[in-house]
Formats: sequence, structure tokens, C-alpha cells
Amino acid sequence: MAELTKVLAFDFGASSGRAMLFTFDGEKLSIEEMHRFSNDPVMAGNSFHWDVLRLFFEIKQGINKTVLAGHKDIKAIGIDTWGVDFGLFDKNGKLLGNPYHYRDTRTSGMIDLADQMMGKKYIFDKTGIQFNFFNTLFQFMAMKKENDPVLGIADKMLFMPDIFNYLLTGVMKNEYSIASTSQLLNVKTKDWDKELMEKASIPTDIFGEIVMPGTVIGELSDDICEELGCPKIPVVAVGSHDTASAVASVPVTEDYKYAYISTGTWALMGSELDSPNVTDTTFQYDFTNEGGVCGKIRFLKNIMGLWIIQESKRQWAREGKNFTFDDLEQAAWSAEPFQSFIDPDCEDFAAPGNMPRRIREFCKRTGQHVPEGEGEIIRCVAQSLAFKFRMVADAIEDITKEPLSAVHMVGGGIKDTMVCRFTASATGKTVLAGPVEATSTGNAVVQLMALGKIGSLTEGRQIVKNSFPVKTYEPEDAENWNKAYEAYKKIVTLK
Ligand SMILES: C[C@H](O)[C@H](O)[C@@H](O)C(=O)CO
Repeated sequence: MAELTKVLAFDFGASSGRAMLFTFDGEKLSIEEMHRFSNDPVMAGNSFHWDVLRLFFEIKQGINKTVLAGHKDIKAIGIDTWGVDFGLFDKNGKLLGNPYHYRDTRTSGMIDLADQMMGKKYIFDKTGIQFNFFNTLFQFMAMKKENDPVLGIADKMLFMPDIFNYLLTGVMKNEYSIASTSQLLNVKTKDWDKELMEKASIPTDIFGEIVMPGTVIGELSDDICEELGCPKIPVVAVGSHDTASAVASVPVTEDYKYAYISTGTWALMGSELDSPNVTDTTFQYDFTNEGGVCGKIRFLKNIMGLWIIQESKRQWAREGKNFTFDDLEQAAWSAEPFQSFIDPDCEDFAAPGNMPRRIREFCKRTGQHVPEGEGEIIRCVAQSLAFKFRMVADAIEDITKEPLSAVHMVGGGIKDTMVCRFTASATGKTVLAGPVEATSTGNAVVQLMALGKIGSLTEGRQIVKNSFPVKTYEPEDAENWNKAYEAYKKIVTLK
């Protein structure tokens, strides 16, 4: 009987979280969902926050359910979350308030201020990171500008996964991949860039030790073990930026040029590099060089993914129309193709709110057919996302001067088969979709590497390929898709 190794992966997205139990038999991984929960950020006064203690409660629920289900023998726990957001702790290790949500509007104007203070090129050359309004650098600059008193008493800064690792083990460390999303990390030294922080007049002494993915942070504290009735399980710092874990599970085992798209609330599209690509061209294209597992670089662009569809669904629910994602996809299939397009990354669509109205306004403003019903709206969004993926694929080919032979799509967003099919037709490339639970799978692979059960990233990817299905989508109707792409480019540019 092959020895079985069990690990528990917590994956937090912007709209939901899950605890997934992985069992490895030496060749294949099996997955079992132990706990799933919604992630409900809260607007309080005029600021937007994560309900971090509620999320920690869900972690404890996940561990408890796993133990009660008879899996006291889990060998490790790993936690990954969305990027950039953080909590501050005082000198007694107490959390100084609920972390802000990256969509909070406090950062507006901070990119321009940073440009005036240091110049965007200076920041890019140091960090290799794309300019998003929500980057941690701009969140700290906003706190500085508002004279936020918390900055004066803060002793340590921890990103979301670091916070949960600390609350479980009592150990404070900053994991590399999540730290790389901050635009405060030097892309060459893989450590904090204190010179940049000083120029931005951000306190430098609150940034702690950087640890690499695969580092054992510590064990569950006695209090946690007591409370949950479980043994002292090691907690591993995985690719704790969810996208780093998702990319680690892309089931590529042969040597061919491919792009990946990690799909969910966001769509992160790019390629994997052995070293950062920080040049005038990548600065112009505003690509990012986020840190990956096993020393890799995630060279990518953020694209406003299924967030626009999620928010439209929430708006229709507020209007008493409770559609499922399947309902919306079916309605979209019966709508006319290529009637109208949006730029998914237009700032109109960044904040929560009435997306269907903003989509109509965007189409009206750009002189296009104004989509009416849910079907037309969703089709407009899905084909616009697919064309944005085409634009990013073209940019990658222009930067690398090498053709991409396939697009790997992973994550929960691949359940939307319309977006997968459209992506194949818009890019003119084979789309390989899977695994769905890519992020928690990559999280588990890194835990198993930390436990010495998997020897390398390539071996891990082979095991993922052996374990989970991949669906293939081929391009269709190239002539009409290429004609529509020309129309799209008249409305949308790659920022
Ligand atoms: C802010 C986003 O969460 C971040 O840029 C993205 O990489 C992510 O973490 C998606 O889950």
C-alpha cells in the first residue's frame, strides 16, 4: 500500500474561500473540499475593509471539520490569498484594525503623486511591478498623506496570508511571492527596497524577514491545538499569493511556448520566466514581474476578469433577478455576436456597483450598440475579455519575439466555457483549460515539496497533469473573429 500524505490547502479569493484536503499517493493527487465559505468585505463609514477575524474563524472551521472527518494525520497546512493587502501590528503583536480592501478609493491620485516624487521609471526599474492603483506602495502613500495615526504605532506589517500564518503559529514572516505584489520589493535582490520606501517616506522598520515559498513557518500553537483538538501541524509558507500557487499548478510538462491565464475575480495573463524582464519595452507595456515558486518570475498583466460578470450578477440580484452563472451564459449564447465591446480594464469597472449600467454607458459613450438584456451584456463582457487576452498574447509575442503555441487557462473561471471558447477563437490558439482548483493545487504541491514528497516544480506539474482533467478548445470561425478584433482595437488600447 503506497504511503499516503495529506495536506490542507486554504485558498482565499476576493469573493470566496475554501479548505481543500489533498491526498498524495506518490503518483497522483486526490482533492476533497472540507469547507467553503463566502468572503464578504464590508463598507464601514466611507472605507472598505476585509473582515479578517471572520476569515480566521473560517480557517479554524476548516481545520476542525478536517479533524472531525478523521484526517488528524494531515502533515501540513498552507494558506494563499489575493495580493497587495495587509494588516499592521503593534509592538505587542496586536492587529491594529481591519485590513483595507484593495478597491477602497483611498489610493486615488497616489500613482501620480509617486510619479511626481520619484518617477514611474525609477519605481519600475527597482521593483519590475506594473502600476495598479491598489499596489501596497500606494496604500502606504495614502496612509502617509492622510496622516493615519496607525502608522505611528505600527511595529510590523503582514500581508493577508502572513496574518493567518501568524494567528495560527505565533510567528511573523513575510512570504516572498505575496510581498512581490507590493511594489516595495527589489526585483533583483528579492528583498525590501528601503531606498524606495524612504523616497516615498514610508516607515522602513515595519517590514520583516522575507521567506521563500516552501519554508516551514512554524507549528500550530498550543492554544490552537487545544481549541481545535488537533496535533501540532506544521504551517508552510506556500506561493501565498494565490496567483503564484495557480501558476505553479499549470500542467505543462513539455517544452513549448505558452501563456497562462489564471481566471477568477481577476484574470492574470502572462508567461513564466527564469529571471525578471525589466526593460523600457516592458515598462511601456506595463507588464509585472511578480515572484513565483522555485525562483521563477510571473511575467504578467492584471486583467479585470470575471469581476464584471460577478458584480453584474450581484446588481441583478439587488433588482430581484437571481440568475445563476449558467443562466447568464445560456442567455449570452442566444445574443448576437460582436454587437458591442468594452475595455474590461477601464476604471469605470473597478469599483463595486451597477455594472450593467456602466457597461451600457461605456457602449453609448463609444458610439456602439447599447446592450439591452442580460444575454447581450454578458456576451459583450465575455468577447471583450477574450479580445483583451488576444492583446496581451500579441504583446508577449512582441516582447519575446517568439510565437505562443498554446494558452493554458486555470482556476474557477474556466467553468465559464463561453470565455474559454471565445479565448481560443480570439487568440487563434489552442486553449488547454484545467485544473479548476489550480490555486489550492499549487498550494498543496509546494507543501508536498516542503515535506520532501515532490522533488521539483516539473515533477509537481506532471503529478497535476496525471491527477486532474484538462479540456481542449480549438479556435473557431477565424475570419469573423479577426474582423471583430479590428473593430475592438478601434475602441480598446492595451494600457
Ligand atoms: C489585487 C489583486 O488581488 C491582485 O493583483 C491579483 O494578483 C490577485 O491577487 C488575484 O487574486
